[in-house]
Amino acid sequence: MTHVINRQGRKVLIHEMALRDGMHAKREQISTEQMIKVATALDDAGVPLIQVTHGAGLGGQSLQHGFSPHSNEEYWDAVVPKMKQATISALLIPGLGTMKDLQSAYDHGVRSVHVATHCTEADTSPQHIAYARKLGMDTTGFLMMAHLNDPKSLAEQGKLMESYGALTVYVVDSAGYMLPGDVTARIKALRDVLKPETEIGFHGHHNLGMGIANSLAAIDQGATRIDASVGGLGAGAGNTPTEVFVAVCDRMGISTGCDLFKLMDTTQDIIFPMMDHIVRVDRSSLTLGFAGVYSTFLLHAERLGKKYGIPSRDILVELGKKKMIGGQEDMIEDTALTLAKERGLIPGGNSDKVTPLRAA
Ligand SMILES: C[C@H](O)CC(=O)C(=O)O
Ligand SMILES: [Mn+2]
Repeated sequence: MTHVINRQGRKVLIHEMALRDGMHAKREQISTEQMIKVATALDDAGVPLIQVTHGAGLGGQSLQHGFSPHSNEEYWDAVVPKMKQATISALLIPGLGTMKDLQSAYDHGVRSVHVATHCTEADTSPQHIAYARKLGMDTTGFLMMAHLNDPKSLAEQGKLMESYGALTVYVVDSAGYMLPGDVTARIKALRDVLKPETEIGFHGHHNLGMGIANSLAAIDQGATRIDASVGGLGAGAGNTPTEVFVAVCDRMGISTGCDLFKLMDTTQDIIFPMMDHIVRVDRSSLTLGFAGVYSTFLLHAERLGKKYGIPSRDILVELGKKKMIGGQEDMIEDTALTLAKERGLIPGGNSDKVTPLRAA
């Protein structure tokens, strides 16, 4: 007998990622004018939460993660006063972002934060979560690369974040590797152990084309928050596209409070013209999903692939085998260099100025 899931009447809170995860896809190059244009359009479309920061979050400006033309504070000062109903949020990875950064975010009008750790390292987040709560922020624990932890152990990590004060715990499919069954198992495991009042969220990447299906699987297991990105502007093949997700929710009777046609217009008239490359499932982004690689590594692998004459797919496959995670960006170059040496494309040594022996 077929089991029909009734989603009618459910409510889901959409958290917009284009102005944070989308920074990766733009190599951190979004102007304050573009921030204002996108954020005001999303606010007008009824999107309740909009994340605005450097792609790597607070403290992200670095050689490893790239430099944006403006500080987070400049972006918030530009965007926050323009919001009619939306709350502006930020992302903080303990170790990159500090408590001082969090205070500054609050002082500049940010009222919600994703405190993000690798899926086995929740214990790096207690001070940041507690501080965000002390400031009165809507605080989520954000478990990245969640496919690398089994459902039961992931739920234990979520339980830790809850014990530090997180009001919502997120399953984050940073690699866009998960299939709906993987999401179901993880959200269910979390729902089984978290307090009923603790919300659950899902953050997807569309590398296997599963953004919508995975978000629905999460909702079916009790997730009430979904991260999405208008026009799919995000790392890799992008996040769950907001406008597509809202259309699907409208069809299913799931309430998001967002205006579908305004989101379509934002996508077509503002986001698509902003893209430096078409954010979609292609050879490299599909490899991310297939090999389980952190989506943020995409553009680094493409750049280094060109530098060393190695197909970016080969670099990404190696990174997947090594289970590299966020923060290990230096290993992308290391891996490209090793492959280039193995293939006789460069002589031994580790010079930055190597001349390929064979053309790319
Ligand atoms: C810093 C990362 O981009 C966080 C994120 O969005 C993910 O892991 O996915
Ligand atoms: Mn992401």
